[in-house]
Amino acid sequence: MRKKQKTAWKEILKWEKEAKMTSPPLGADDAIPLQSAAPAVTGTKPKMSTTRKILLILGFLSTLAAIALITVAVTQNQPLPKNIKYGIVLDAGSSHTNLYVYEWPAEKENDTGVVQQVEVCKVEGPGISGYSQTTEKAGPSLVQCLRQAEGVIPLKQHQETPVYLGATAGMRLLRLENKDAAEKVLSSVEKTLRSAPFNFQGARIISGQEEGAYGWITINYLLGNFKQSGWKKFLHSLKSVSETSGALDLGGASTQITFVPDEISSESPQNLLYFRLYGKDYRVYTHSFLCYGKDQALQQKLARDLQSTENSSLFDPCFHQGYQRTISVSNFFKNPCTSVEKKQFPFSQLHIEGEGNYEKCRRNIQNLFNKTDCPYSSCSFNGIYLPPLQGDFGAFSAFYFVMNFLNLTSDDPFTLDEVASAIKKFCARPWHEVKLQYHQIKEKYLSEYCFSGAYILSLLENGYEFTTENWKRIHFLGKIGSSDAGWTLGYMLNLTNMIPAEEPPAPPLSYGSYVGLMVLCSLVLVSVILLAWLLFHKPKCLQKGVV
Ligand SMILES: Nc1ccn([C@@H]2O[C@H](COP(=O)(O)OP(=O)(O)OP(=O)(O)O)[C@@H](O)[C@H]2O)c(=O)n1
Ligand SMILES: [Ca+2]
Repeated sequence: MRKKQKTAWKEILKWEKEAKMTSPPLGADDAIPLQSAAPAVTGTKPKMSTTRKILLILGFLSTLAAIALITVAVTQNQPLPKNIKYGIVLDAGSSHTNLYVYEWPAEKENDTGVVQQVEVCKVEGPGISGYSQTTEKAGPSLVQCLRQAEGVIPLKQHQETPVYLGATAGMRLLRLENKDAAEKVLSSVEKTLRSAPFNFQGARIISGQEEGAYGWITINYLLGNFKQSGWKKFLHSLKSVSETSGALDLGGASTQITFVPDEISSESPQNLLYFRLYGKDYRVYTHSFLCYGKDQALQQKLARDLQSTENSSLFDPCFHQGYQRTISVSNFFKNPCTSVEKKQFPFSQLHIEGEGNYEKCRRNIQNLFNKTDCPYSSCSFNGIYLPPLQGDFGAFSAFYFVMNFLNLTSDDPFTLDEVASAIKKFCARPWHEVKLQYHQIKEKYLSEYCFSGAYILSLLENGYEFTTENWKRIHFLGKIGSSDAGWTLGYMLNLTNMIPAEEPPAPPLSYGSYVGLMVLCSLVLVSVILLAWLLFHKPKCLQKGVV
């Protein structure tokens, strides 16, 4: 076969040689059609050969075209070098301030899940509301973290980087207690932020409703729940409800609960929010309980306990046995969370002594939740509307800090009973033993984990009425990916218009699929041309082979 093929090619070459010799040189006037120049001896051979030549050239050109097409597709559509944008948010909480630096690729800013935290800086000292007596020091306290942000963000992008400060419950309380001091604190932080090299976008006290809503947006953005593409879009279209996760935030001074309920009743419109995100409508329930953050809840509890105290000593079941603390009674009632309990006491200092009794502590805490009056179809506590709980919940900030310390945040969730017995066991441990084991942990935090654990269970079980059943739907989380769970990311996404109401038009194919498809099409094209050539102008050898 190979030999025969060789002979065929030999014949073609031979004829070409002859043709060259017999053909007159081609001039402008005497150009002879190529076919008529072929000697008659070779019969149809010259005709075949010319067609083959053309087909060969065509095949060669199509291969070249296919290669060019692929090269253009690969180079032209290569993602451009990343153009990174930055944003800064300061979370001025009641217990401390955190500065977050976020980054995202500029060309993808309307996509979901592209913004991520690249830096967090914990400001030294108390939260900004702690500067009520020395308001001019609130701003300078932020300088060190602003410097840290300067180091993270490239110099040439400093001026275009927006910086926002949102103050939460600590400042809400200070505004209630002393409006003038709250304004001075805000002016001081504004002055400092304006003097930083970034693009200052505002320093304000955010409402409890905003805090709840932005926390919910953050976790659902990070969990990819707003994504409306591919399979997820298809699955969403099959379900009537949107699969979002509820958000539980426990701070020092307030706590928020936010979720999409199954059915929305309009009985308490102040608790309802309507969003349109990425082309989908969300009806969200939210409530923020001021004074029910874990620090203020402890203050409330102590204020109540004080009412029944005759002398300056108080036994507290929520502190470890052997733990002692002294508090100043006069300062204690200045706080709006405790001022209702204010009365005259014949002593200025109160000595607290721990008892380490979990059950007694739970009963003690229970008094903080008034479950008697509910003007709605269902309530959490203190007459606040709460629709039936729905779906999964992400519980973050102090919910996470406390449960994480108690080793109760594993992937395989603990049952409600297991959590309760772990906290009971921890509360029963004498203080000297706890202090020895956890000597690296700040005493303020460590001494309150027993109370905090009991408070978290009371809030979730008695306050919101989570049961043994739906307890497993609570996920205690500190971070999602590289970003902290909290309201700051949602706040920035909203203020920079990075979450569009409608789904942004996106190319139907990803870059990878596009290049893949181009390669496939080109290969098919080349194969079809080769096949056509083989079918219509079968080389002699093949014809014989078939016969
Ligand atoms: N490792 C940690 C860190 C913080 N905390 C406690 O957790 C609470 C602070 O939670 P956070 O979410 O930081 O509250 P803030 O934002 O400061 O307060 P708020 O949101 O109410 O303004 C404080 O009681 C603090 O003592 C803790 O127990 N363990
Ligand atoms: Ca907070």
